Amino acid sequence: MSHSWGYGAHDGPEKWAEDFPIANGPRQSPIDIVPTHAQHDPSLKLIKLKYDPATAKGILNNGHSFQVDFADDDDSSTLTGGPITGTYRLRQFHFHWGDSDDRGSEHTIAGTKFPCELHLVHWNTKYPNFGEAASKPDGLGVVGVFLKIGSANPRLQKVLDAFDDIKSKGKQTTFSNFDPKTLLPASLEYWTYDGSLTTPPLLESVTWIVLKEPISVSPAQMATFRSLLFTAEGETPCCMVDNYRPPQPLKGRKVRASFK
Ligand SMILES: CC[C@H](C)CCC(=O)Nc1ccc(S(N)(=O)=O)cc1
Ligand SMILES: [Zn+2]
Repeated sequence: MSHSWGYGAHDGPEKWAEDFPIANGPRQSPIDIVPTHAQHDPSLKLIKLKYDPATAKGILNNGHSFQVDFADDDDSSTLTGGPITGTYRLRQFHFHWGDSDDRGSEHTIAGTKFPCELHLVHWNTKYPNFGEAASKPDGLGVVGVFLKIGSANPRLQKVLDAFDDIKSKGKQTTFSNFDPKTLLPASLEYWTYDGSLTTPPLLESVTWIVLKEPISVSPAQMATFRSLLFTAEGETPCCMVDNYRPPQPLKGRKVRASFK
């Protein structure tokens, strides 16, 4: 099966159901989060993120986004607490962004789009590995963080400075000694709901934890995101922009809030 999906008119989100029928499933992501419709759940715990910078391994342009990969062969970098039970290991983080500042996030808040969204992807250690976990209803935990236009974010800079080595699809380089905790906002208050991967294979295995407080990104830093390419070296260059899926039907799901 040569799945060649993307974000263009011919291979984008409106076409994904042709190869991935789960695209029309009951727990698809992202969604529009309507704060007034979210129910405060006092039983929700604080999320606990414990990351060891030494687990950072590399940074890769995978042709859809770029991701920073982490060693996940022990519990050095984990997500616990929040709506999940047990221990989830950090696998990678990546971003989604727009061609202009008026769009780019996957989740929206009462219809408001942000220019960028960070996803920290974790897998449930009750399963033997990421691939196995990705096919289970409680297999993955993804923390989503909105980025809003403001002052330059110095914590992002180390990631952006690696872009010269990963401009085109398939390029990767080492990326070490990085603590993703530095990318988080001051408040860890969140909304949570049961959803899916937001790209093919769109597996319905994700407990989403979307932080309420955004972090900042400057226009110049957004321009750097947009300098990456969807295309491989030697192909006609196509800027990596608008790599986001729009919100999907809630289909009766409840969104809970960790805060009043
Ligand atoms: C078994 C292989 C695995 C499914 C394919 C590789 C992978 O990691 N995909 C992935 C991860 C996270 C998201 S998101 N955007 O955070 O929902 C979307 C897709
Ligand atoms: Zn994502």
